[in-house]
Amino acid sequence: MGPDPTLFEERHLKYISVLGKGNFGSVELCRYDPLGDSTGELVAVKRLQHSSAEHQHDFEKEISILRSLHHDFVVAYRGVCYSQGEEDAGASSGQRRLHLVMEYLPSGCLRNYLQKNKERLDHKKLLLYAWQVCKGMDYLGSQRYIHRDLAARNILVENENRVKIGDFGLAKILPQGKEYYVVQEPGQSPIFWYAPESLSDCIFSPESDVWSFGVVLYELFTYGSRSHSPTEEFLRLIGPSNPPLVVYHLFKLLKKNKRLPMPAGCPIEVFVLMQSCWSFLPCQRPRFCTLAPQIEVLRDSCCK
Ligand SMILES: C[C@H](Nc1nc(-c2c[nH]c3ncc(Cl)cc23)ncc1F)C(=O)NCC(F)(F)F
Repeated sequence: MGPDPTLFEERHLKYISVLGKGNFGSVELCRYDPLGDSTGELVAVKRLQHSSAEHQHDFEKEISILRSLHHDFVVAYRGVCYSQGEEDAGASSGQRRLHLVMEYLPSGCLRNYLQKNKERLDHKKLLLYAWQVCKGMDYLGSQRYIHRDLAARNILVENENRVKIGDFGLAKILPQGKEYYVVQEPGQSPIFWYAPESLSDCIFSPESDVWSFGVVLYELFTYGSRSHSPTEEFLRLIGPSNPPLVVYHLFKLLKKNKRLPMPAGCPIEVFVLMQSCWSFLPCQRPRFCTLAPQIEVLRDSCCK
């Protein structure tokens, strides 16, 4: 029974930089360097910011979800790190802080990658990424997980031929015998990736993940453009309105079958696929297991 490779000792975890801020936590680039000679591996460490008891509980659930996932197109769990932290070392609380250790993907998130590499990413490559996200999401659904925050900012790039789904901070497990999940908090992730039923009734399901996948397809074929982002396009459609009513106006225009426009240069077959993910009724949306082969066909037929 050798040492537990999923247990990282705080004293060997060398902070390098902040990679980004998540829903309640931040993710840092660290080197796990037990030999102290900088030969250790780079890892991504997620720490909770202001950790309330509820956030800690949600974080523990996020960790247990990620620990249970093993797939080529899902960011890999590496382990956990318990830190005593100097601030509470002496404190009688003695409560240990828990940190999530994940693999580090040096090419960063898909949204930025698309912006930076627009010139050398052809449609075949975009459809490869789309297919991989589909396969990863089909696997997630097979484990009865709902991601709830599928967006290009939450997909990581391993290399130019491989992407992985990340950020399980909002993921939920479908209770046995239930096909959807109702959340209490309206959710803080941008509403422009949300299905209508999520906007109106906080209902999330594999079908609402498919809606978000359609928006990821849109992001792929706009190469992560800021000026034509889902947020910008929907705000253009909604017109000037004060913040609290945006959700209402967004739902209203989705009800009237208004959708994101076809990205410039996007093959019509891809736009048709995007639109099928945006069927108002969840039951009319394709499933990830049927989307993947459809994307393969498009990949083989599109030359560019
Ligand atoms: C809050 C964190 N944000 C960021 N992370 C990284 C990153 C690069 N390389 C990485 N390798 C492993 C991880 Cl977990 C993150 C990164 N880059 C920019 C970010 F803004 C995050 O988790 N984002 C969700 C997802 F990981 F899916 F992109």
